[in-house]
Amino acid sequence: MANRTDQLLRSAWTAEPPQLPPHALRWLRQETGLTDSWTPTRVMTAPPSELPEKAHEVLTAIVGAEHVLTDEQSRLGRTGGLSYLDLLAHKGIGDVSVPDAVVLPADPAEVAAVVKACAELGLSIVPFGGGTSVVGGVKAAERSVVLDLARLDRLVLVDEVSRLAVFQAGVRAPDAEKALAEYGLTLGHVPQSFERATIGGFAATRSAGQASSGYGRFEDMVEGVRVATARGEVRFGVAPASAAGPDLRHLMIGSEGAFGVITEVTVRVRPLPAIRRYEGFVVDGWDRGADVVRKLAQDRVLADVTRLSDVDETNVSFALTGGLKAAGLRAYLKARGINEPCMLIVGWEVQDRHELAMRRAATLRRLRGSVRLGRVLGEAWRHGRFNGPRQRDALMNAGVCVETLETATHWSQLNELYAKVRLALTDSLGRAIVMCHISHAYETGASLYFTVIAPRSIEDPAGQWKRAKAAACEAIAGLGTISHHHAVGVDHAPYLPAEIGDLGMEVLAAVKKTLDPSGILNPGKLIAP
Ligand SMILES: Cc1cc2nc3c(=O)[nH]c(=O)nc-3n(C[C@H](O)[C@H](O)[C@H](O)COP(=O)(O)OP(=O)(O)OC[C@H]3O[C@@H](n4cnc5c(N)ncnc54)[C@H](O)[C@@H]3O)c2cc1C
Repeated sequence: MANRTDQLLRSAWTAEPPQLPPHALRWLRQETGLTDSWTPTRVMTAPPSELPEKAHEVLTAIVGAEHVLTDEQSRLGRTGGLSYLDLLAHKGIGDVSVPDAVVLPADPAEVAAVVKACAELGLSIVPFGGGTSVVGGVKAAERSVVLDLARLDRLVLVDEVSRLAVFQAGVRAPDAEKALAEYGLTLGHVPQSFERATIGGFAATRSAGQASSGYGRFEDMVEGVRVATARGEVRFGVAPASAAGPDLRHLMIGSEGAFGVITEVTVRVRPLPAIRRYEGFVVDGWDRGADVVRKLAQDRVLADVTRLSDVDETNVSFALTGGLKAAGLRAYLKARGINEPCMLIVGWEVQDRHELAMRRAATLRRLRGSVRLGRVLGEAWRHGRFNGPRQRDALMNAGVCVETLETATHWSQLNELYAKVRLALTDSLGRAIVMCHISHAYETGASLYFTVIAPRSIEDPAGQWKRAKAAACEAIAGLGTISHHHAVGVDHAPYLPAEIGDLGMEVLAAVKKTLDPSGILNPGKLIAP
C-alpha cells in the first residue's frame, strides 16, 4: 500500500519525471510562445484528520486498524484524480479538499458494512478505483472518507461456456487482462488510462476504450453488477437480455459512485485475437476524413480501432517525431496530392488470416484516395498508445497548460460542433494548439476528442483552464453530449441539466434519494449540489 500511496501522491504517471526532447520544446516555443517562467509550485499540505473517534472505532472494527488510514500522505494522495486542475493542485496551485480518512475494505461484504456504517454516522464516502478520473469524479469532499477499492483485486470466476468473467471492482485493467489471458480470453477494453484504471471505475463511468469499434464500450461488456448502496446490497443482470422492465444495470453503469459502490462486475469476454494488424493512412482534409469514417461505420466495416486525427493533431505527431523525417514525410504527402494531412489509424484484432483478409479488404475499399503509410505507422501508434499521460507530465513540467475534453454528436452536426469547440478554445486560450481526433464511431455519429496545449498562465493557471473549459462546455450545449466517456464528475455536473432536462434531473435525484437517503455517496458528483 505504501507504493500505491507514493504513486498517488506523485500524481505523475511514472516515477522518473519525464522531459520533452529538445526538438519538441523548440517547436512548442515557436508555435505557442512558451517561455521558461510560470507560477512557482508549492508543497501540498493537509490539515489534521478530524475523523470522529467513534467513526474510527466503527470503521476499524469492520476493516481492521491497518486499513483505516488517517496519516497525511495517504489522505493527500487521494484528494482528487488526474485532471489538469488536479495535477496543478498536486503542485500546490489552486484549492484542494483533503479527506479525513482512507478506508480499504477487503471484499464486497466489508464494502457493504462500511457504506452502511457511514450512512449511520453521516460520513460522506468517495469511492476511489484507479483515481484516473479527469472530471473531478474522485474529488474529495470536506469531512469525507475515501473508500479505496484497491484490495478488491480478485478474479472471482470465469464461465468459459458462457464467455463471462466476474471481477471484483478494484481489479486494474492490466491484471484483468493477465488473468483472462490464462483462459485464452480478453476483455478488449483498452482506454489510454489502461495501466491504472479499474473494472469498477470503468463501469461507474461508462468508459470507452481505444478498440471500442470492435469490442464495444464498457457498458456493452457489462452483464451484471453487484452494488453496495446505503440501503443494502443490490445485484442486477441475470441473463444476456431481458424484457423484465427497464434495465436497472444501467442505473448503476455510469452512476459514478453517487448511487452505490460497485463491488463486483460480471463482464462479457472474448477469445484472445490470434492476429493484430495496425496500419496508418493519411487522408486529405478533416471533412473528407470524417466522411470516410462515417461510411465505414454506416457500412458496418469499421476496423476494431479506427482513429482519425485532424490536421493539427497530425502536425503535432509529425513535429514530435522530429526534423528531417517529418519534413520528408510532408514533401512525400504533398507530392501525392495531400495538402491537409489527417492521419487515420486502423487496427484489426482477428482470429485468422481469412477474417483479416475479408475485413481489411472491406475497409480498404472505402479508403481509396488516401495515402497508405503502412504497418510502420500503425504499429508505432499501437506501441505508443499509452504514451499520452507521460507526454502530458512532460508538458506539465515544461510549464504548459495541457488538457483534454471530449464530446459526441450525430454525423450531421459533427463538423459544426468541431468548429464551435475549436473556436471556443482558441478564443479563450489565445496562442494555443488545439487538436482533435475521432476515435469512437457509430452508425449515427462519433465522438470528438480535443487536446489543448497553451503556455500556462503565470497569474492564474487554474482560472485560465476553467474559463476555456466553460467556453467549450457552452459551445457543446445543445449540439452534443457533455461527455462521451470521461463522465460527469464535478466538472460537468452544472451542464447535465441542459442535456437531460429538469425532469431528467428529478429522476436522477429520486433514484439517489431512494438508494442514498442521507446523501453520503460521492456528494457533488453527477448531481450538482
Ligand atoms: C491519461 C488518461 C487517459 C484516459 N483515457 C481514457 C480513455 O481512453 N477512455 C475512457 O473512457 N476514459 C479515459 N480516462 C478517464 C478515466 O480513466 C476513466 O474515467 C476510468 O473509467 C476511471 O477508472 P478508475 O478506476 O480510475 O476510476 P476512478 O477515477 O477512481 O473513479 C471514477 C469515478 O467512478 C467512481 N468509482 C470508481 N470506482 C467505483 C466503484 N467501484 N463503485 C462506484 N463508483 C466508483 C468514482 O467515485 C469516480 O466518480 C483517462 C484518464 C487519464 C488520466
